[in-house]
Amino acid sequence: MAVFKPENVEDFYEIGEVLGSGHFGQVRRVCERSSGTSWAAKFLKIRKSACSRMGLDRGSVQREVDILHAIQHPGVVGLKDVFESRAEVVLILELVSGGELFDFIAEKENLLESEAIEFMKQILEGLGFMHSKSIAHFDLKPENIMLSDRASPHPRIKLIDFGLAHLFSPGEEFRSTSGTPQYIAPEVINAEPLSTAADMWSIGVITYILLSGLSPFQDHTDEDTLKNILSMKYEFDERYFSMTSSLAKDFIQKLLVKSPSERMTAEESLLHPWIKPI
Ligand SMILES: Cc1ccc2c(c1)c1c3c(c(C)cc1n2CCCN)C(=O)NC3=O
Repeated sequence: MAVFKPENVEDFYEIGEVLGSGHFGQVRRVCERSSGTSWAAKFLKIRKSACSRMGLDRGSVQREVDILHAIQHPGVVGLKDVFESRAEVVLILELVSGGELFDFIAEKENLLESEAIEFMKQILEGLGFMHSKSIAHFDLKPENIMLSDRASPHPRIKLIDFGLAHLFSPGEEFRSTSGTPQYIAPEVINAEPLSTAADMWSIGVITYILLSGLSPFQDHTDEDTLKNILSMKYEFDERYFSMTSSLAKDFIQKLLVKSPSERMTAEESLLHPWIKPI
């Protein structure tokens, strides 16, 4: 296990406002004292003992750090530094100041299909790079798709939050039932062996929402949402999809495929005519 910097993070960074919080801990804006540069600091509570239920297992934090170090790509948030105290690990991450993609879209009257394609293409390029290194995100959802600078005429996408990500070893069988119900693939619900194909199912769900504002499988309870996923119960309601191209629907249909091996890969989706016009 690599040892992270034992120094006090506050000796190097002035701690700013909370940007978000989750089961893992908090994300805060920080300012690097030596340069004045702003970063995002993810504060992770570490379990004090193996039988403790509070906090994260240190091995899972090590895996997140190893994965972030392995992925150097403009479409993926960068990791700058890691500090460790007795009960906390702090990741110093690239600040993605444009906030969440879906907040950006919510503020627009409506998203042109050409704009959706541009965002999708960037997401798929970052994901394709990760998948080429046998890394799956396993928690793709709108909250984890951020924008570098919303004021730019062409905002850049950044994928964040690799807390559930996994680096596959050759021939390894990996199962997990973690994730967010609306976006998880059937094989996750069935606790079957997983692959990078599970991310592609999530991309299908995200594309459906990007184009319609509706979530294809969401129901009143998580249990019913999961039932809808397993029964492949979704449709393109004409009231929300009347302006959506057939190519866009075909793209979604080739991702929301129950069998992981028959689903489009990230590379194949970048060659789909909706994304790459002939
Ligand atoms: C401007 C802004 C606002 C909220 C942010 C972030 C940035 C942010 C960031 C990160 C994470 C893991 C969570 C973050 N959150 C929490 C919400 C993420 N869906 C991160 O890794 N870099 C960020 O900028």
